[in-house]
Amino acid sequence: MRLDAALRVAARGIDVALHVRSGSTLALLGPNGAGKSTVLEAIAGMVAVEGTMSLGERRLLEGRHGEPAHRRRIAIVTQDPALLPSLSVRDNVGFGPRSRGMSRADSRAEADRWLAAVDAAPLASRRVQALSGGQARRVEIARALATGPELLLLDEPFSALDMDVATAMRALVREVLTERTAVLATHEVLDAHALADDVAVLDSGRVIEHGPTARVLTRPRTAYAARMAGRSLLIGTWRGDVLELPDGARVAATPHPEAAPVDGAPAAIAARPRDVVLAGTASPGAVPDVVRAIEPHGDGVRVRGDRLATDVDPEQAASLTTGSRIAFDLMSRPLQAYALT
Ligand SMILES: Nc1ncnc2c1ncn2[C@@H]1O[C@H](COP(=O)(O)OP(=O)(O)OP(=O)(O)O)[C@@H](O)[C@H]1O
Repeated sequence: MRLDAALRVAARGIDVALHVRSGSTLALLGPNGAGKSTVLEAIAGMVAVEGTMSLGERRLLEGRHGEPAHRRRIAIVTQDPALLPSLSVRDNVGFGPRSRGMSRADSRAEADRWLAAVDAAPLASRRVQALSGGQARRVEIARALATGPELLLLDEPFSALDMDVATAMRALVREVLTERTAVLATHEVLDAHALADDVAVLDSGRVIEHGPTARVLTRPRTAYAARMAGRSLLIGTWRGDVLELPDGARVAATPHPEAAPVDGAPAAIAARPRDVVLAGTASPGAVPDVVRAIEPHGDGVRVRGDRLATDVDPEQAASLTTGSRIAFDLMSRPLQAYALT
């Protein structure tokens, strides 16, 4: 079921247009406070919102008039537990089917079916207070699916879970999202890559880029989206086989096969830290930069400049301070330049 939404939540500075193709997953990717949860709440009908929204043929929002949340056929799994503590796990999951008029016996059977689908069948008789964080998340997903939603909204489904539990949950969510129309809010680029067909990059309540995940995350058009994708963006003019930066620095590159840059037109390279090495400031073809941050990263140190970033050994980082003039070299790997037009 296709979703088209143009939503404004003025009180929280949100103004977005989103599109989710039928049967696909859109990742809403942004840092804390970008507005991901608010956008999901607006789609679900949980906050006052203005705009337009259609799910398939159904108009769910027109101006300030929205269909009540319980009639939208949209299920949301939020970061806050929504299970009713007075009911067993089975009755929590059966609650949706029962409110749709199913008999008690049928709704319990339906609950068991969905609990089995999320590998939580043995939890059916438990009280919800007795669930671990990971178990509760599974039950929440079963509860959401049991309502038979046309659109599923997942808000940071892997947050606050131990690493092993999060890994198992990622596998489950991947299965759940197959062929389903869904929006997944996340601040992890990995989740967007692994789980979403399309991505909308959100910054301060605005969509900065919206498109196929692989395109947006490997060929970003804005420095912001590049940063969310773990890359640095170099923008310049394509000169046959080099990208010429505004200060005249020239970076050798090959044309991207799907988005080859045109001679004399704007083009970009999105470099990952591992594509980049530190070079002597006098090296030919090196990109001059200034150190802006030196941060521990894994077992090494990430050095960030205004333009690029790379990872170095701690010994190499010891000689650097913020503000030092450095140069980065991208020539050790042939990077691809892509058209920005
Ligand atoms: N209940 C609320 N009442 C008023 N403002 C809120 C409320 N919840 C969030 N906001 C504000 O709305 C903006 C977007 O917050 P939101 O929680 O949607 O972002 P987010 O991207 O989901 O971040 P996080 O991952 O930290 O939840 C922020 O400025 C936030 O302070």
